[in-house]
Amino acid sequence: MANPDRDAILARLATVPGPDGGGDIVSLGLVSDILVNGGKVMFSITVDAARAATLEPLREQASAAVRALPGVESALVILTAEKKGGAQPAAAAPPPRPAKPSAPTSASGKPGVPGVGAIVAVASGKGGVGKSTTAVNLALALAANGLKVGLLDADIYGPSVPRLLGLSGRPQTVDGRTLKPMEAFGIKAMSMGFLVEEETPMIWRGPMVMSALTQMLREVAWAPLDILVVDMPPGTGDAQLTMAQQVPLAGAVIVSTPQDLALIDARKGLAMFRKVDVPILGIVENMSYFLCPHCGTRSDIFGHGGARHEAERLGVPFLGEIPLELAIRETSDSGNPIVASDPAGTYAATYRSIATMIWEGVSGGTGAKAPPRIVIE
Ligand SMILES: Nc1ncnc2c1ncn2[C@@H]1O[C@H](COP(=O)(O)OP(=O)(O)OP(=O)(O)O)[C@@H](O)[C@H]1O
Repeated sequence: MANPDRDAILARLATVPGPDGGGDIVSLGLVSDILVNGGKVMFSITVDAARAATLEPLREQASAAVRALPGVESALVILTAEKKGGAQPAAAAPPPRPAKPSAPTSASGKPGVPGVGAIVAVASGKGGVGKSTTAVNLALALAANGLKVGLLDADIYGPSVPRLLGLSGRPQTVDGRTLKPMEAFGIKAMSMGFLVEEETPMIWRGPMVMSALTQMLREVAWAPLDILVVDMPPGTGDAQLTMAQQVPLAGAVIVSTPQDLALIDARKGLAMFRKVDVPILGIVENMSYFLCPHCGTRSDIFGHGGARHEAERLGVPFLGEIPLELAIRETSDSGNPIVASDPAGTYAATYRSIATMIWEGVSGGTGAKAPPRIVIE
């Protein structure tokens, strides 16, 4: 059976009256972007925080309306209480558009970035595990799931986002100060790689790194975004810790390979985010197994399942496994990542399913630390 389409879902939701009985929840701009994953439909309805408890029937009515559509197996409907001071609206008066789920911008009370819903770090305990490749493909997968996505390359010493997205050139300024992010495959991106020549030695001392990161976070016209993915520098040293502290993160995703060593490093990554009170959204096992392109045989060259066990042991979600795959390497190294170049393929589907879990983690509270103000069916 064909997947339910978003327009049909919106049309059905337009029959649900608004909280005060006037208008409908779609034309009142209360419905977020709608995520459809197979027969599963997810969206949120923005309501006044003070009335959230009494609006349960509204949520149930919207859920029942969507569930009645052919092809819908389940509907995850969240009442999102709009909260001032967290994810703030864009500076300019925003045109009426569907409200975004106001995901927690910061677990630690740091000021959010105006117009940016949730900021999520993709990190690894050590280099070379495919963190940047994973971050780029996840950003594209979140966009493929219907979200407005930005990608910030915080790997100031070794920026790889320009290459992975096939981008070059310099960003323009909007008003002489704010930078316009670059764009590729429908996502916005910013990286130190756009601002300095490739040959420039990256001898940034601590404070300079921080000011570069702050600028890329706060002096870039990101809004409006549902989610900003931050490709963190590898490792768990002081620089990473400071970054994790400075960026108002809604959560972190840890990328690891199955090797023991990488897992030990991944544990350090988890510990680092916990130290600064950032919820762990889960672990992704990259280069998990090798599928022979000739005979289709699967080989667990690095051992397999380590990250899943480790995630279970540590009580954090296991988000999925990405195989060691020539096509993943070739496409990302040539600036045409697999989620964009082969959107109908199995690897793109894997990244999209991980992206769905990440978004559920930030908007629905399935991460290690659930935000308290969201009601889930
Ligand atoms: N699942 C995969 N299958 C095949 N190759 C991969 C996979 N993931 C990443 N790679 C390749 O591994 C290399 C390292 O990947 P990447 O640059 O993403 O790692 P990283 O962890 O971000 O590295 P660094 O620590 O240097 O920033 C790249 O050539 C990339 O194409």
